[in-house]
Amino acid sequence: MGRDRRVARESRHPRHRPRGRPSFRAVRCRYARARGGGVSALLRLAGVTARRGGRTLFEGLDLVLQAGEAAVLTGPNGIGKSSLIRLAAGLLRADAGQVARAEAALADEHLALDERRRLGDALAFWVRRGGREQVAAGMAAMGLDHLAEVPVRMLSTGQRKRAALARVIASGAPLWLLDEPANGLDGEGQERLAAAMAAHRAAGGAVLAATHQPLGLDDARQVALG
Ligand SMILES: Nc1ncnc2c1ncn2[C@@H]1O[C@H](COP(=O)(O)OP(=O)(O)OP(=O)(O)O)[C@@H](O)[C@H]1O
Repeated sequence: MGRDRRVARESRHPRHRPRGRPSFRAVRCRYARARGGGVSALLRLAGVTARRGGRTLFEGLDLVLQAGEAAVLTGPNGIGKSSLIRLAAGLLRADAGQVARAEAALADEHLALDERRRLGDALAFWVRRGGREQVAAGMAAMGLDHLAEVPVRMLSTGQRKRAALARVIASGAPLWLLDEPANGLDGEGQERLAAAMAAHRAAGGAVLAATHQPLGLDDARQVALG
């Protein structure tokens, strides 16, 4: 308890900031960069162009997501949906234009959980705020409570997808970037995903999802590539 308080007090001082952790000023600047016209945006793409394999996927693309908003990316295979998601996540550099985002959590084809750990522990690795409570909330949202002690490597395809989504839910990040989030989910899993996205948006979060399937985001902005 005393130690926790000391860490909290020390971490407010820039000289005591743990290595690798951004300063309060840097975080404030990051949020300020994502702001425009006095309205805060969780994602802002301005005039973004992406080229891959010598081909232009999209050019001059603008997209802004404010708190509570969602956008659904659609289009044929290979058109650039995943590339746009990766670009929004900061994993791919835009060839032109600007990208600004709040803290984001990404779920794509990579599970990003340690296969050797139990699911609850593997999820806890990613959760900075709220600890085990957040992990439990993420698992409950995706109906995984009964699997907390099961090693990640033993999960089925659909359970792995649910686990990736539980990681996003537990992360506490305001911006969710979801690439084919319904792939491998059964009907109940899809309903849970829809409910989680609705709750996230109601709490001031935003969602950018690429999909070939309906996600229950009927009021979302539709961004059709191609
Ligand atoms: N690492 C890479 N290097 C070069 N080209 C790539 C790379 N990754 C993807 N591409 C190409 O970029 C294009 C867009 O791929 P992307 O995965 O963004 O499409 P997508 O719309 O998500 O497709 P799908 O619906 O099949 O998931 C494709 O032509 C693909 O071959």
